[in-house]
Amino acid sequence: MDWGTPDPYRAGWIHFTNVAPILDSLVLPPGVTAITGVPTQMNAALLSGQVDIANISAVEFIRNADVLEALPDFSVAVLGPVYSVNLFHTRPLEEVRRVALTAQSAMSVALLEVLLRERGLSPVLERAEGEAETLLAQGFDGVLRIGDSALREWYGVVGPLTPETTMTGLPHAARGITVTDLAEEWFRLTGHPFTFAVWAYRKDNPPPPELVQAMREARRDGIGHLAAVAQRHARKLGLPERVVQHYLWNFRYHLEAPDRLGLHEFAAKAVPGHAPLTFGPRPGEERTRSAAD
Ligand SMILES: C=C(O[C@@H]1C=C(C(=O)O)C=C[C@H]1O)C(=O)O
Repeated sequence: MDWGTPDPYRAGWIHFTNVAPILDSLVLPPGVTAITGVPTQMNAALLSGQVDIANISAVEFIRNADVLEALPDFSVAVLGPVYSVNLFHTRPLEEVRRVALTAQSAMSVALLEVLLRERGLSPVLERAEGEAETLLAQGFDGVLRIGDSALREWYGVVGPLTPETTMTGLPHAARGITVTDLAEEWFRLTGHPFTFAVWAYRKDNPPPPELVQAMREARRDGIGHLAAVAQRHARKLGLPERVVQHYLWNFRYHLEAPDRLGLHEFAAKAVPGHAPLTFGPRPGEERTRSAAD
């Protein structure tokens, strides 16, 4: 055994475009490694111990609040529409009977269940992957999609954006397809932001302060250069820069008081009886553990 080399601290990143302002310019400190994957993969990786920290679906943090803690100042949250957590449907919501769910997402499924329950609706929910329009043509009358592909498919339905239109002025229905934005529905229901992801770790294994510091610096850099981040990702996504820029500046990345309020409200509705949610020390109050411990 080599006593001189400590085990690396392993990060698992959900690297959707919405976390680009935090992750794109992140320089991992020595002794930290990272893998990437979709939300359900990273949720599982954290819970199984394959990684030590991950930006996981907030609902998994809530469900496992007895063993997990979250960074106090990092979130993927929005107040109002998010544009990338979408239910595509061909009938009014009240008449939707069969919904295709993506296996990539834990959060959006839990949110959809809360929103349907609040409206007294109970369509059949089934796992099925593929493009929303293809699934709608195959007999589903609702399709839930998240992340970059959901953003692209949303724009495919409501776009194109002309110089005169703004993101907020865009229609939510076209060609017989309605796009219900789940975060906007949550806002209508509660008046609060919706927190999709937090950066969680096991309580007995907090991240080295150097990693958290590097994440804060990366976020400051990303938000400070949002136009450049948007430009890069617009090319990758095949979407107009204005759309991606609006998509990104709409996020709330600091888990502020309103985002926590939304998180607690969702926790009460989706996981009644959950353990208290705990958060790590605030900036400047870090424990004195170093990457080399
Ligand atoms: C808003 C989004 O947030 C993501 C959605 C998640 C989920 O659905 O489980 C998990 C992490 C978030 O970063 C999105 O990807 O569209």
